[in-house]
Amino acid sequence: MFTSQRQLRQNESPISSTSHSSQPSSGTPSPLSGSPASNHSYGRDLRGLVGIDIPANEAALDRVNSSDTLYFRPKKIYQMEHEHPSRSTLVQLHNKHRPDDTSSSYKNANTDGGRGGVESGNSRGNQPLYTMGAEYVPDLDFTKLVDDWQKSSDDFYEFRNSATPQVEIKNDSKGNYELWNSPDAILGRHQLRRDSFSQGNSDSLSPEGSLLSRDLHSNVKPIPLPRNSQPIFTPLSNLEAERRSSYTTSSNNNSVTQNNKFPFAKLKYSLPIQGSAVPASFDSNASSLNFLPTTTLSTLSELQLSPNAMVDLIQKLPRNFLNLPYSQRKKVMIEHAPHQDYKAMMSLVKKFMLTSSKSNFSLAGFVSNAPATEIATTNSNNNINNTSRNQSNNGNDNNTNVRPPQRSRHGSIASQFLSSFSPSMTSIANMNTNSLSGCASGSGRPDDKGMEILGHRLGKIIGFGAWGIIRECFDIETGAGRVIKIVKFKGHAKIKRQVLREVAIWRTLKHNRILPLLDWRLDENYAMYCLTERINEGTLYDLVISWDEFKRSKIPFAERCKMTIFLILQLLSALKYMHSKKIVHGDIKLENCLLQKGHKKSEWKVILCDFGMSCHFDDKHPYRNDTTDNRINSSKRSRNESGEETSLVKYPTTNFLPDEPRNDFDVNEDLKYQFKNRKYQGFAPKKMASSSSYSLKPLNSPSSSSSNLFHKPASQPQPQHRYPFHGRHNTTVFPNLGPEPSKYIGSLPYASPELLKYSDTRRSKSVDLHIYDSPDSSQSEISAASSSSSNSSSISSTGNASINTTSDVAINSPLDSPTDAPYNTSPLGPASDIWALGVMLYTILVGKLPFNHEFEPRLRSLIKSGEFDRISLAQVCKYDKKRTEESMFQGLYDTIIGCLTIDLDKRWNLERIEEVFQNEIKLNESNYDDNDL
Ligand SMILES: Nc1ncnc2c1ncn2[C@@H]1O[C@H](COP(=O)(O)OP(=O)(O)OP(=O)(O)O)[C@@H](O)[C@H]1O
Repeated sequence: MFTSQRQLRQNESPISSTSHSSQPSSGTPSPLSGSPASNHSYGRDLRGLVGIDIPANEAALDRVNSSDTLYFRPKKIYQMEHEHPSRSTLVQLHNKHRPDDTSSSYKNANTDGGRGGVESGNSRGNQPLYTMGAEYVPDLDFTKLVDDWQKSSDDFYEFRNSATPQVEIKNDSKGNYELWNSPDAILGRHQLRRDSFSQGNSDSLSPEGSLLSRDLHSNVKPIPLPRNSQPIFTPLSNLEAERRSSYTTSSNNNSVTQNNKFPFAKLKYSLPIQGSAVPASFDSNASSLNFLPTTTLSTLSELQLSPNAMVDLIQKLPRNFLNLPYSQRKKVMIEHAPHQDYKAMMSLVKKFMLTSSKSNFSLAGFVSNAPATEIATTNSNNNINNTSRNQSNNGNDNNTNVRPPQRSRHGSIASQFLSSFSPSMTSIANMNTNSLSGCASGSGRPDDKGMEILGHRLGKIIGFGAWGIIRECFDIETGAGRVIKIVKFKGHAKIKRQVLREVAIWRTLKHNRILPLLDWRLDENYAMYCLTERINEGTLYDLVISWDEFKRSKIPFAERCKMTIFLILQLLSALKYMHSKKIVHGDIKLENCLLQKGHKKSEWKVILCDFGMSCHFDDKHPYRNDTTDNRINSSKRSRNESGEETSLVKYPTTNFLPDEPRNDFDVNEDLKYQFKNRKYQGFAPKKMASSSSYSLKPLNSPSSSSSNLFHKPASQPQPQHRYPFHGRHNTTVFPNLGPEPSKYIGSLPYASPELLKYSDTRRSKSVDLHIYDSPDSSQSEISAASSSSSNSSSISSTGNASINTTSDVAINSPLDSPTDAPYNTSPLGPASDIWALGVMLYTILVGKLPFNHEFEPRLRSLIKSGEFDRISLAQVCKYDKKRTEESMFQGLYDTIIGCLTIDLDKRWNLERIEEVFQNEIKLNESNYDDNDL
């Protein structure tokens, strides 16, 4: 249903986009700009468009009469098309307007020359529609229709906001939050007027009687565009989808997270949900990217509203608030919160009220403290009770009236609101003002705000990942701000195993461009807590969004290229280090590269995080994907064969000693030097090395270059580190984690062809054997990705345009790429990281993913074919043969092509990339003044 509506939005967006000039361009054609389909498409069976097979034997008329909500073809139009003798001539038979058609709105429409791009009418609107040169619907006055629509847009805007919100989209122009309505809400509230077509008592199809009435069209909003016309966020792979849903179900005692996260996970193509972080500052770059508050907490954060203030507000609201018409609710809200964004506030209040009914709080708390059973049985005619039932129905919750008795003690909606956050919201709220003064009550969950873990007091949630939540925290002794990643696995062995794997690897990584694992604690039956440093300025994803797509690039191409090289060189250093330790990251993507900004760009630092997909490989078995490593499993051994510390007791390394300047490897100085001081040298690429030959020496090994990345802001107390940091969790036992052979794909758009091919092989084997891989089976991957893929296309109507589809890749032949040789062992290795790096580089430069398609099997095929839009990339890199070579970033361009090479033997390796980048710096040195970096 959702997919269908999205498709409809696409089809109908012409009208919307022309009428809302303030809306960002959706890339859809204007309604009348030579698009016969702008009328005709309304009469099409949309099932075909949305990928639903239409049975060949289904009679057209049957489909017309079908109650399938996907099908909007009006019977009358259908009859006209088929019965009208001259339909095919496209000649308008009559263009009469009844007197009552000449409404005021009609006049308005024509006095401004057919605003919104409608050019079909003279001053009376009598200009024949055939001037459009298009197929038309007889008697349809399109001008009037559009004008009516425009006139009603205010109503619509109100209506949209009054219906049940499904997705919240930040309005780019206003910076406010708008609400997408659920299709059901739209259809329910504004009934499609099919009846008017069957009445047969009108010769003309007036706009009100037409299927093209404003009720249908005005209820669709132009395709939402956050900033880019193409989403660059990462859709979920099967594993991520599984992790998300598993996490959701396992964290059922975190109502805030649970109730909000799962629905969004389902809409993953439409929302940038991966690792979305609540920005530290509201005016930061990052904040503009978080246009979707995925939780009530984040909405509160966006509104800069404390939970207590929200409670106050709820207490002031009339008890029948939800039952009031939208305009009254708006009025009440503005009255009580004049300085707040009333839409966001209303959404928040409504969200809570609906959620509370789902979570057995019940709105009955408005009127009575009596037990719910009592209310349900004795007060059936009570309005409020009806409200409760309605809310219950809205939430598909049949158990609303079976509240646990203890909940009845929460007599007010306000107290319910508090309860929905944590048992001790007051102290938590106070904690926001004084991070060290907060103190949770003893009844809280161990991961609640205000609780103490690993010597730190938990603060607010600042980010979400597929696995868990990221909370800020404060060192109880020093006040130093840090972050704890909490992965709850309660009852889910798979998730527990996965997070153990993550920690087993993460703890061994000590590099100044890798997020350090300072400490961790395993709560055997509940969660893993990972203490790490806080990086404040979002991720590379945020940065790329702020730069925008290359066609509207907010920074000059040259600077974009230069910054890309500067930032990615840092990532290269981290990756080289990991690969030298025979560890593949497995989930390289923009969202996993944290950004620490300095005063100058030359101080920016990229920190690699998220090792949930990381695994070991070695040269003998380069594609071995497991962490079955006895060295890890034995916490008693302090060193492995290569002398590296693996013991928990020995951890942490001194690599992150913040107070020893001599240990600080300053990558900025390093790069500055490279940019400024090196003389031009002709670049002669070294012989291409095979990607499998990884005998790398760590660039910044801990012994040679410790780091001071995490200087605290002056306002924060400087931490006084204790070493070992805590040292109390050396008893953690990492079991034999074993390989997880079907779970190699971190993020699909970043997945390399060899990984996809391997997954195809496994899929076909599974099918052959009639064995599916369980929840992460490719089937679920497909359905999960496909179900939301239409959202991707809705966001990006130009998605396909970015793909050089010279070869139309067959979507039904998974092994149709040049890499068709079957894989029997996982190909996950350094080369896959490098492919992902290529995807990342491309996305940073162009502002769009190189491989992107709404239909997941096709996306897979595109990746496997290696086809992507090189022209856009060339434009950014100034790869223009007419220009002088010195002014281009041809090396950067070549690097991306080299990374995105299907042939593993030809794909570039990290050393070569680094070499070329260094050379690019030299080549382009003369183009910049000293302030560029
Ligand atoms: N140390 C940190 N400082 C600030 N923000 C952080 C930090 N670590 C993580 N975040 C934020 O939280 C998000 C999720 O973190 P992380 O990627 O570690 O979780 P995850 O569950 O493994 O996510 P996923 O697997 O979806 O990428 C990050 O994208 C980032 O926005």
